[in-house]
Amino acid sequence: MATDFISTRGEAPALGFADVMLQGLARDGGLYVPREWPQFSAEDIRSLRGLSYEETAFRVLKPFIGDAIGDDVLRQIIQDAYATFRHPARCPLVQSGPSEFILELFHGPTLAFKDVAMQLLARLMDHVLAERGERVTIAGATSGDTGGAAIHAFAGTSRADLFILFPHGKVSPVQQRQMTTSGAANVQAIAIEGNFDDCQGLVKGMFNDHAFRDRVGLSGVNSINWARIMAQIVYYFTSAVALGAPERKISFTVPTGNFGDIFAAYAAKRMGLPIGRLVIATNENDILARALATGEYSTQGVVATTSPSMDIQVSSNFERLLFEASGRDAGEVRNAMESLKQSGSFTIAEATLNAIRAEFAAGRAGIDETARTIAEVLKSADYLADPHTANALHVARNLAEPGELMVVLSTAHPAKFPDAVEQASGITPSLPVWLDGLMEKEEAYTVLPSDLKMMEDHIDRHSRATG
Ligand SMILES: Cc1ncc(COP(=O)(O)O)c(C=O)c1O
Ligand SMILES: N[C@@H](CCOP(=O)(O)O)C(=O)O
Repeated sequence: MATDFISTRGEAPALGFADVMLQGLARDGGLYVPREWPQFSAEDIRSLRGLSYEETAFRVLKPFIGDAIGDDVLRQIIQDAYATFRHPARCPLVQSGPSEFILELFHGPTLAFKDVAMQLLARLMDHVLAERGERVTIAGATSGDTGGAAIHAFAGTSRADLFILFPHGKVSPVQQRQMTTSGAANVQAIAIEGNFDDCQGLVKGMFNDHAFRDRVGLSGVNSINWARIMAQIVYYFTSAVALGAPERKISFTVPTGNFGDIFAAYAAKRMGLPIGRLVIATNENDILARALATGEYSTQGVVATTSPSMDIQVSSNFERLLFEASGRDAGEVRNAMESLKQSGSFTIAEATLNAIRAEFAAGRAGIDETARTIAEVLKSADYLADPHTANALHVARNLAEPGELMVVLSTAHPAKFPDAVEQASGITPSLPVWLDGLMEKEEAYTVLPSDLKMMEDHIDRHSRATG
């Protein structure tokens, strides 16, 4: 029997997989998590050895999806999703030190880890919508990568209109072109006069406006959507198994912004994967590192860095962790989120903080340290890392413990951030051939202020659900 899903705020109905995927955010403003964590025994994990990425994905996803999608269809969807990847292993490992490996997650069509979940999510959603004869309006916030991945995955579908909100002038030129040049009639890129947190605030505002939400049939593709997290759990299994799980324990360092990727690692651990430490890497926007150190989750202004996709202060999925670490105390989560809304901060309860510290470590790498690490890894391992990956490598090395086997997630291809990479290494990474001409394509996007009413009016006018 598959699990159903409950909200972190405890005041929305429990839902099955298909509804959770289509809803995105729970109606009480919370995030859905599985009521039960599926369990993988040591024998189950051993049986994943030698399997393809696709077959591992099937086995990891199935307990969440249950009979919402039949096995043959699910297998086909997984095959089709990862056929878009340019590496036969899909998410390969590269050794970068005696006990350090880089997990490359950027072999999908838009060169960032978002493709891993987005290529799957678009197909799962399309299948469920086709069965139900429904369509949705999707609103997504991006600091640069989610947007391009979503646009690639959903462009041209007749069952979804997609509105992607990105911070005006704060994404890399490659990221911007990936969002503004699709030419697809069902896609709109919207540059918001603000930062990523403003974009995400608008998306959550739309979800919490139930009249609007119902009118346009709102759905989400950010990692607030459980299906995104679910798809990201798979590569923790494939990489850990490749390195000797369940016999060996693996630690992971994850360049972190919205906390979705590292929450997927936490989920894998809850499912039985023997994971050692979960290391959160942050840039100057270090709210998570400060929160772990002090117990105060306190927002400050967002600072622009060379790892722009991590320029985030409100890490949505931290709410999921609070829920789990508090013993699933929805009241504690509601109070924390209310305080965050009112004052921009909250204090993590002592027992919850201790539970978080038992599983997670956190560190920060600034712009200079990130640049130095790009140069160092190029020299020591002949490896050209993007700034997000280098940020995590720096933190992993700083916090390394003797005897620990560490996997560092590489979340983007260096060619997405050529200026920062060139400055640090002297090498200008080039885009792969299939993106030839991207930078010359004509752009189309709308600029809007960070204003919920204006955003909703815009979507009302342009969504095929209401327009
Ligand atoms: C390249 C890159 N690295 C890291 C992150 C942070 O991941 P998460 O938001 O899941 O914490 C992002 C954005 O999400 C990203 O685009
Ligand atoms: N870094 C992300 C921010 C949104 O993250 P998501 O995983 O919640 O979609 C981006 O590139 O847009």
